[in-house]
Amino acid sequence: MSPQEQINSLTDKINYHNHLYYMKSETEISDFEFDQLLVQLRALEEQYPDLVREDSPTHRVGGTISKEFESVTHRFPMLSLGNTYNEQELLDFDERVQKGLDGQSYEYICELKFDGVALSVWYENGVITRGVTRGDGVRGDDITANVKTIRTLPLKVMANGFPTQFEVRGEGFLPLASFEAINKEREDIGEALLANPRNAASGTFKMQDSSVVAKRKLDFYVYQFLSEETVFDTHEESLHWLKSVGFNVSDTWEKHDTIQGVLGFIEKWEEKRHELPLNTDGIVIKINSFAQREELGFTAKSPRWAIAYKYKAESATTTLESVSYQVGRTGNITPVANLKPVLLAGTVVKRASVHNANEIERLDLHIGDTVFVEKGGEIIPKITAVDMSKRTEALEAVQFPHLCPECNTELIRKEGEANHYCPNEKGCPPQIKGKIEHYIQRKAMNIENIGAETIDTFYTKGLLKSPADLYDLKYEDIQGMEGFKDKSIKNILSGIEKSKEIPFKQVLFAIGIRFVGATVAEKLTAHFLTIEALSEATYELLIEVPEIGDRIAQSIIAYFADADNRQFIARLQQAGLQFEHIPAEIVVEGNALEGKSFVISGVFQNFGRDELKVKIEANGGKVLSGVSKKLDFLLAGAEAGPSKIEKAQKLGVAVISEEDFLGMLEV
Ligand SMILES: NC(=O)c1ccc[n+]([C@@H]2O[C@H](COP(=O)([O-])OP(=O)(O)OC[C@H]3O[C@@H](n4cnc5c(N)ncnc54)[C@H](O)[C@@H]3O)[C@@H](O)[C@H]2O)c1
Ligand SMILES: [Zn+2]
Repeated sequence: MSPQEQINSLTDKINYHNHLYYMKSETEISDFEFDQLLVQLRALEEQYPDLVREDSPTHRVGGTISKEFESVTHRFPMLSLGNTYNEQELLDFDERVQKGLDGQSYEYICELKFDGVALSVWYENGVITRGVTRGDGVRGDDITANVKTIRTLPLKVMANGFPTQFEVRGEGFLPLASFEAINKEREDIGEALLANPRNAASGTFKMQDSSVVAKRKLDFYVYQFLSEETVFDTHEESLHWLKSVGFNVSDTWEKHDTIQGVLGFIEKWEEKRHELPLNTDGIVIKINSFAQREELGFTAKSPRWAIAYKYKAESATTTLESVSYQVGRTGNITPVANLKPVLLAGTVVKRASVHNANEIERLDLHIGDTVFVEKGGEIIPKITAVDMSKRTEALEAVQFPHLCPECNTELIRKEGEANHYCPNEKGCPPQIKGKIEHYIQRKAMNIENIGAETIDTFYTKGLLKSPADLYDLKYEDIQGMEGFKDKSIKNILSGIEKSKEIPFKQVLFAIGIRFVGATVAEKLTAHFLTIEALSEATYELLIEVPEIGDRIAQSIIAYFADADNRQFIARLQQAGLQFEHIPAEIVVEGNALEGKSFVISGVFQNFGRDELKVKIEANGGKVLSGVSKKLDFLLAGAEAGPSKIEKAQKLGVAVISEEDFLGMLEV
């Protein structure tokens, strides 16, 4: 390849991966591979400056703005960071800093490099006004409504002496626990899983419906304060101030006055970072003094006063012993690689995920292969490549099965989907047991004292073939079975009995209609009120409901068209379950809000608006419809009407957040 061809190929490749990463929140190669491509391109461009392409990715920030949101010009450009994977380059960086500062002494602040989405949040007179993505660094997407759903981000800052306009920057992220919970539900209702927390966070921030965003429990670590006026002399001071006025600043940062100290910080966090509630991919080193930052300045793409050190994803080699195929509740088949146990990032790894048949093909897996295993941003390690130098003729290619490993039914693969399915929904054991497990979980029927093992036992004994069978279980059926004493049998039966009180929205989620998650179930029950109305709803009526699109509507219609499903529901009705939406009744909980009046505006994290109204009234408060001088509180969530907030402020009415409100109840 000629240098021009190489430059062309690298430029196109990097632009393609940038587009995937920033616009579609997807990745096909690891960050390390991506960064290596950039290093190669940069080297070539340095050697052949005349051949640099107009659309070269080396001189600008990788993201772009999208059409779905209004775009906003940043007050201060939002840059990228120079990054490195090795210590020598850090020492070089330190040397450049030393030279640039001409013998002055200096300090570094070391922070973790959080793996989420960079966001800029603007405040005016202490009130949050905008949340913007980094975009192309000059302009970003205005995603204010979504940013306001972040519970740890103050909607209003109470402090004296700060500029009327300031900005905070930081990393929006999806905590690992939230990510796992979302994926569990997605798996449960037959949705494709989200690949990793970063992509999930980035996709969530770009959703159109903020009430869905609010349910995902995003979080935000602030790591920068910006304003036209000089307020602080050092980054350190600004971090303390941010923390003191209620911003979520991670406590992991440290100050060091030598590069050796910085290297110690890097070593300290190499393993320990896996204990944090989010993924991190390195550390960021920044000059502490703002005056010195100014002296050092910027390149077109990144500051000269900071650099990121990225940890290389930990990788190991081992042997692929076999591939097994797991059948999920909705019939999806997941290949799992069984490996010769190997130590990776402090834990012994025996299995790795391979996702689907395409992945097996892409990797060209053969049983007995020597494979590279990596623990990246994902929770389960994955096979990244095969060591072809160790491949021998004798090894056999992994064949994706044609038949379900559990029930021998011919597998199907839908047009355009990567996954194979076992269509034997009603006869495939893991699908049947999975449906019952889905049914009893806390978010569904919340039946305690029964777990996967009990379900397995009851299924094997022929006692449980459908969730409806739970309501026919009798003491005598279980009595005498190994491991079930009087007390545990009674607990099981009372747990089942209690489930008859579970509200309709949870029942609808529990029965397991494909693509109907907990949130969708709630919307459906509030809209149709009864199972009869829902089961008779036409396609047109269904897609009228907010959030319900073609796919969900089709799935609901197909579900109720099936005679077995209708019979299943009839049995549950006979058992006395709730199939009607009952507006919450007001039960007095206390008098903490006695004599206080509220107006509710916006979207909330812990409550629907109806639920909030009930909560206020149950605690002695009143809910009014409009803001007036007589009003005590404007309870403002994400997407709260700006005109309402403005009016409240003018009239001296307190504007409070959901968190403030919860605090009032605790008194
Ligand atoms: N795998 C792929 O296909 C692919 C594609 C594009 C980009 N990428 C990866 O994304 C990165 C692209 O660079 P970039 O410009 O988005 O990010 P970067 O690596 O240059 O770092 C800048 C970003 O770091 C983040 N950050 C986290 N913690 C921080 C802290 N404490 N202080 C300051 N910033 C902090 C901010 O979001 C900031 O925007 C590269 O590392 C690359 O590996 C991967
Ligand atoms: Zn099967």
